[in-house]
Amino acid sequence: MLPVVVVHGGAGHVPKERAELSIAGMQEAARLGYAILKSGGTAMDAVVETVAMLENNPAFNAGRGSVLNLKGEVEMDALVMDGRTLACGAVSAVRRVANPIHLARLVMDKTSHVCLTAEGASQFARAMGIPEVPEESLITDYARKRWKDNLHKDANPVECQIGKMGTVGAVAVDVQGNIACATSTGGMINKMEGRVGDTPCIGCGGYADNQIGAVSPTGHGEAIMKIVLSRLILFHMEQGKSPKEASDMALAYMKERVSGLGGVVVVDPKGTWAARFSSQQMPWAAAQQEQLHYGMFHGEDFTEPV
Ligand SMILES: NC(=O)C[C@H](N)C(=O)O
Repeated sequence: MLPVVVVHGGAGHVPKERAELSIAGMQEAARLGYAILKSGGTAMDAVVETVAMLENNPAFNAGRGSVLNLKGEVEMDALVMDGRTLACGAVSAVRRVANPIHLARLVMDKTSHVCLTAEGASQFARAMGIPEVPEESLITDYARKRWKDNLHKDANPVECQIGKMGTVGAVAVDVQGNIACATSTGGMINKMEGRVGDTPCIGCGGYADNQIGAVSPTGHGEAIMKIVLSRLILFHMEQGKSPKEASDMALAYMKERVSGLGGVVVVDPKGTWAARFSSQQMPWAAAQQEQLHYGMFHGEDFTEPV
């Protein structure tokens, strides 16, 4: 059953004209993660590089393609976690970097901290030699249009976002049995400047523990934070539930308790995986035993050779 990698491209509703791009992006990312794992790479390398590929893909709300804050600017959040040591790294409200996930990994590897935010994160990026990119290079026409559409006084940006979320994430188990997760996002449309979502918060926007499994979520960040979604799923798995059962229980709880919609990708140490969501759609893909699985609507699990 090992190795395995599972990726998601955000819970929500994918507009028809973007569906093919989203699925193609998922397949490409899962193939990259699987190739890294098959050549002996670590779960951490696999999740970070798949997420970086998705950050570079303008079809998703992460890196290039991020949604804009109220002022029309890009502020991004990202997190990585290593299930072997529970080492983790995150950045929040970071600006002008192409790959926040690389910066999150550097926070884990090169500092004694777990999360760096805003200007401090940018200073750290400069110190690590990560080039600053022009903000414009991260902004797509689509993101700008959605920002403008949601500036009207009767707009409902949360509703619009539940429409089309697009955060990206990955979980993986490598041939050594090590587990990792990574999540990256531009956040919620027209969020207040400085808003920090679930993504960089350990236990909310991701968690990985070799003894239990790993989760990368997507959805309404404020709801995810209220119920600490990722760790809640792993708690259910510690109590003997499968990744699928644990995900469904936690997503149902989030819907009932705080009216939050979302989705997750999950693995356990044996390589059992799940891609589950309470939103209308969530593009996802998984690669295991030379098979690529993928889907976007409830009940879908298409397969083809990797
Ligand atoms: N698209 C998302 O999944 C949004 C992300 N969870 C956030 O609230 O920042």
